[in-house]
Amino acid sequence: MTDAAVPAPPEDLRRAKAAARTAARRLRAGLDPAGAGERLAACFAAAFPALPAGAVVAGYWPLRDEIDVRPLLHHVTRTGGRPALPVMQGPGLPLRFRAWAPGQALRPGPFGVQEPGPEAPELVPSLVLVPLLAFDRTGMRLGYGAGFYDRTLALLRAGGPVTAVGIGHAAQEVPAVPHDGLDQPLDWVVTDRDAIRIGKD
Ligand SMILES: Nc1nc2c(c(=O)[nH]1)N(C=O)[C@@H](CNc1ccc(C(=O)N[C@@H](CCC(=O)O)C(=O)O)cc1)CN2
Ligand SMILES: Nc1ncnc2c1ncn2[C@@H]1O[C@H](COP(=O)(O)OP(=O)(O)OP(=O)(O)O)[C@@H](O)[C@H]1O
Repeated sequence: MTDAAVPAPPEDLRRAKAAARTAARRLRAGLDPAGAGERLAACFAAAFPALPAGAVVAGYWPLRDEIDVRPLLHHVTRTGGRPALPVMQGPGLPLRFRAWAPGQALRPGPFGVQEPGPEAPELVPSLVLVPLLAFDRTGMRLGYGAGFYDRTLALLRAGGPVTAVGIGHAAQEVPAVPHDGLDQPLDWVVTDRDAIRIGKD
């Protein structure tokens, strides 16, 4: 969907999301990150013991208090998958993904996010690791509010099957994330404590 065709969300939803973001940021800032990235990688490995050979897995380079997803990306490389990282194209545009391997240099993009340079091949992921501020058991998530992942997952899903895996600390779970029809649901949430398959409880 192009932005021109999409009505702005109602004011009450925007307020509810903003309040939920403030609370989620505060909570996440108080979490202890020690060992969380390794536990996250172990939970992911248990849920996805065998990725198809060469499967492109879109990760992200952790920012601020986000859980460290790098041990998980190393696991993907070791088991024959192909990690990629997001590259922003501009506000209101979906993300694209470029190949990344452990040790490969990155460069600073908008918001201080580290991104692969244009020399890295562009890849289309079949599994997308999605950063989040908060998630709920129905697979709804709260991001930083720019809509990058919602636009990107909508576009990827229009082209074929994609598995969206929310990534965070177990403590980032909330009873219900405020959402509307533009919010793309997660298929899984993997945390430092467990892997939740949405809709399969
Ligand atoms: N690690 C990581 N990489 C990511 C994301 C993410 O959430 N985490 N993204 C997820 O979309 C995309 C980048 N989008 C981002 C959007 C906003 C901010 C951010 O820091 N926003 C500030 C507000 C800055 C401002 O308005 O000037 C903030 O929320 O405090 C960061 C990344 C792709 N890469
Ligand atoms: N598929 C889409 N096409 C156009 N606009 C969209 C789409 N998905 C979301 N948006 C718009 O993006 C804005 C931000 O959405 P939202 O508040 O859900 O962001 P978020 O999920 O927290 O952020 P992100 O997805 O970047 O992590 C909203 O104005 C929303 O209407």
